Amino acid sequence: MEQFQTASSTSPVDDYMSDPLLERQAHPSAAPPPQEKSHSFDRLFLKRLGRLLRLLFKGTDGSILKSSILLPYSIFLLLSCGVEVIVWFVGLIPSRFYAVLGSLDVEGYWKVLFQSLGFVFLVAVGKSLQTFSSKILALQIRRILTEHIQACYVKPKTIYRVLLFHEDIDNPDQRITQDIDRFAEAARDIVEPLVITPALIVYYTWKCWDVGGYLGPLFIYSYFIVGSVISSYLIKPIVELVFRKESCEGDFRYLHVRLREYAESVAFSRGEKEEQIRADRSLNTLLGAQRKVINRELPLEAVKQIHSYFGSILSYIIISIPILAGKYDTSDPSKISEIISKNTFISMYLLWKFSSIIEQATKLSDLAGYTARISELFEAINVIDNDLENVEIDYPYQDGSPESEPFIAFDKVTIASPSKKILISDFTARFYTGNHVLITGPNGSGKSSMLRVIAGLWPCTKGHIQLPSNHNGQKSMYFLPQSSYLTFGSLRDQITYPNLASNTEISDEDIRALLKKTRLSHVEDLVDSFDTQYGNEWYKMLSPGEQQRLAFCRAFYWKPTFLIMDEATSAIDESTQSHLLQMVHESGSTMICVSHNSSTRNLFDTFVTFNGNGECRVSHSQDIDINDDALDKAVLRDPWSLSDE
Ligand SMILES: Nc1ncnc2c1ncn2[C@@H]1O[C@H](COP(=O)(O)OP(=O)(O)OP(=O)(O)O)[C@@H](O)[C@H]1O
Repeated sequence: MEQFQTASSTSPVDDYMSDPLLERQAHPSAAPPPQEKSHSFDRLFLKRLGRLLRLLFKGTDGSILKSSILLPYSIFLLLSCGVEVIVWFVGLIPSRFYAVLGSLDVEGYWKVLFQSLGFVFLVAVGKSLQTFSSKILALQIRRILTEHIQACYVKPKTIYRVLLFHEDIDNPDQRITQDIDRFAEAARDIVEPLVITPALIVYYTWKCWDVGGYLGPLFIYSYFIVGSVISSYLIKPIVELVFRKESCEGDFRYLHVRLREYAESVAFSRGEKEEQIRADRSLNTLLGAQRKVINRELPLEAVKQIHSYFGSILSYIIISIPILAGKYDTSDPSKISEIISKNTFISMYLLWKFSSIIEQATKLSDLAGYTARISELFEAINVIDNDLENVEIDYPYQDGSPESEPFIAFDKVTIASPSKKILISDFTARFYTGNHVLITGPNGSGKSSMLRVIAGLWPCTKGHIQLPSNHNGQKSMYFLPQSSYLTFGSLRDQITYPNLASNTEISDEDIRALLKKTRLSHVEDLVDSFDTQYGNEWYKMLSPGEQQRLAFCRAFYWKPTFLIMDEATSAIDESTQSHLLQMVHESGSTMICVSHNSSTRNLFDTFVTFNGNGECRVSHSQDIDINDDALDKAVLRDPWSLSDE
């Protein structure tokens, strides 16, 4: 027996999740529910960042050596180190000029001049290459994280469940398309200061001590510690605000996406004014959130600026101490000028390196916000992957013989909506091939929910379900929903969906036959060729009824054992509707059909009727007079009167 939706140990999301702290975040049931979500610069941020970095540096075989980020990262680091070496020589240029000009050394002057031109050229080229390689690195970070998250997110049932069961994960699309990119940019900006700067600080500390004594490093370190304590105090609230701003950004964008999607409905109902008010409201919320970030960044920016400008005076204070103490009394003025210049460069550079760490504070707060948004999505997916259902679903003929008769069986199944409303209680039934089933009942009684459970989209509260498995390449079940999903691609792609046409074989003649069968032959005139690619145009080229008919082409192409339809003919005219159902009947597929339409009832053998109170009954055509007009009332409108007859 195959357990439905078991946790997969090979799931890409497992690469991300394995830490108890993250597990607790991901399984609210395993820990006391947090009062309020925290998105700040804390231990959880470091853990999450660590997970993302591990993902980035994990190669195809799990080793860091096979990681596709290793090469751009190494090139970037090497270039950064090379640039720093050249910067050292560039920084000494003024002091060398002081020395040769002060001692009127003409030969030395020309030598220093040519060397300086060489160093300046090298530093310019090196810095350009460093920026270029850092952009390539950011691109690679985005590619790895996006591919990974797409592998976790765009997989059977996951998108649906994230959207349905994790309302806390606002705008997952924005997290994938935008937040990862911003994370990559922020990471690119801070990787160099955080990785190379410590080594530079050690080197420049030694040089600073050498020139100005121990007081130089002491002053600079104290200065840095005071600056970083103030910065970290100011960063904390910004992380949370960046998170909120991103969330508002997503809501605002989504509002406009919906406007585009429902432009016709809005126009029909003259709802533009109302929509404009909503859009303005959403914009105000977003700008308010953005303003809060800007307000909070002001003191941080002020600290940064004060730190950087005051630092330039500090370098003179540092060198003034040994000079005023008489350490260089015996040196000539040109030597003292050289020492002042050299010390100013060293102290300033050391201070600048420290300041650049403080400057990363703002970027770090952005990084923490983006890390939280990306990680939350990973964690929600992990919950879904580990979400063992209470119901067991069997595929008894997984390896079964062709003689085995496939069926769909419910054994005391109870289904509840996500809001815990019981829709079906203790339902038992068995649908065999050739036994066409019509499911009816009032709106909201649970008809579609039963199909969602068969498709594995919703869990059952209790019970046991048996489903047929695919056999010899034939799909056991194919679902036609009410609103047809038209994929971006060619007409050939539409018909072979969910497979890409390029991975399947379907001739032009087969396509024409399918179009004829579904009374869509005119669609051939709408497209340049069966392989011409179209995007959203499909929804404009075809009316809703034609879209539903195109979905029937798919059903005839796949010839599933069970064709499961959820009001899949609701937009189709009556004559074509009965023609299509008759065709399905003749094609050998067994229909399980949710419908409010009674005109095709003679094509069905079994009637499942919901009463909207969690009760559901099954009757068979041999037990009732199928042509009896009273059946409309009995089966379709008031199914419970049937049992009274
Ligand atoms: N995502 C959801 N969250 C909470 N409740 C839901 C959700 N989807 C459906 N429901 C609830 O489940 C109930 C059954 O919905 P379902 O779609 O199965 O009804 P139905 O019988 O197919 O209705 P209709 O004939 O209108 O299509 C409804 O009351 C609905 O409010």
